Amino acid sequence: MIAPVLMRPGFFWSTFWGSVSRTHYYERSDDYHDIVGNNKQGVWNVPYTSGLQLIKASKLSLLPENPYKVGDMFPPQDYDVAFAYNARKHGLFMHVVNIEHYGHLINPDSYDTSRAAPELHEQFTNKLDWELHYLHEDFYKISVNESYELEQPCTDVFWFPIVNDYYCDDLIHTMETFGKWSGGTNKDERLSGGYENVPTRDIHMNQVGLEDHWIQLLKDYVHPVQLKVFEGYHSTLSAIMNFVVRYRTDEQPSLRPHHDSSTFTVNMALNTKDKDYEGGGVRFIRYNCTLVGLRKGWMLMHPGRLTHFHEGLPTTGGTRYIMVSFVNP
Ligand SMILES: O=C(O)CCC(=O)C(=O)O
Ligand SMILES: [Fe+2]
Repeated sequence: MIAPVLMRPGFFWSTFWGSVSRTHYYERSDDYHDIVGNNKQGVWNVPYTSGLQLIKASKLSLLPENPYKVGDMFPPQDYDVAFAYNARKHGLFMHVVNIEHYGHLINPDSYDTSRAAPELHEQFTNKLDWELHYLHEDFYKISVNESYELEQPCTDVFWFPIVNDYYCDDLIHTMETFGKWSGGTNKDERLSGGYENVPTRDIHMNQVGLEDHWIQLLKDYVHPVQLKVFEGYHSTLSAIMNFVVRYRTDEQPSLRPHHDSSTFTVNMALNTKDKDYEGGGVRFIRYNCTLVGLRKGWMLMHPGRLTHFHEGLPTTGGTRYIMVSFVNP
């Protein structure tokens, strides 16, 4: 019997055990971490494998009729543990191999198919897959590359790619499925004071169970960029205002000039001008600088108070969506 070494990245959870205890369950072996971590490579005879195995057909006759059961009176009762027990007992040797990289396991524990976009929620449990699925393909090339000068379309407004179209589409889908857009009025019970000075039609990330995920995104992917452009400022990346804004001609099409209550603001376009909406954009009044046609999945980062008085320009057709976060301090 032979099986590839596969693991859940970051969790040391794999397809084999290096040792078993007297009750036939898991026991850590001295070399377990070296084998799953690929520090030692080879073909290893192990006392337990699960999930994916290649068995030589002629050897199957070694096993009892029901190899998933040990006996009536005693454990192991779990079928996989019983199978490994029977294999050991009857001389069917189990091996794992890690000479090549065969891929990895996902962690299905928290995957919830009742969610509008379940993958969005996998940022903690399946971080590697989440990154492969959602990070913008130019994120490493542009955003965190020391030798790459970020675009600065207006004074101290930096512009860089973060996530791809899947992320943007899944986030819009999540918000539209939830559907409880705010009234766009000054009265806002979600805020501690109950009053929003510059209201938008929005849904906050905490309303759809994605606030922790978003904060982690800020820490993992926005923080390195922030350190690059606002050098020497060590933000804790805390933000209590994280929300998706919806602009429509028949609702709220624009946002009057204002300052944000933030040290710096990130504003990420979730869809595309002239495809999904017309008009729109943002204007930084002090610099007489207008940005339209902002790229989907790209983020604007700018100071929130004092210098960057700005407004959301009228959306004249379709629906424009942006993801905004006020980072403090
Ligand atoms: O429409 C925009 O891009 C500006 C949004 C904005 O300034 C805000 O939500 O505070
Ligand atoms: Fe703003």
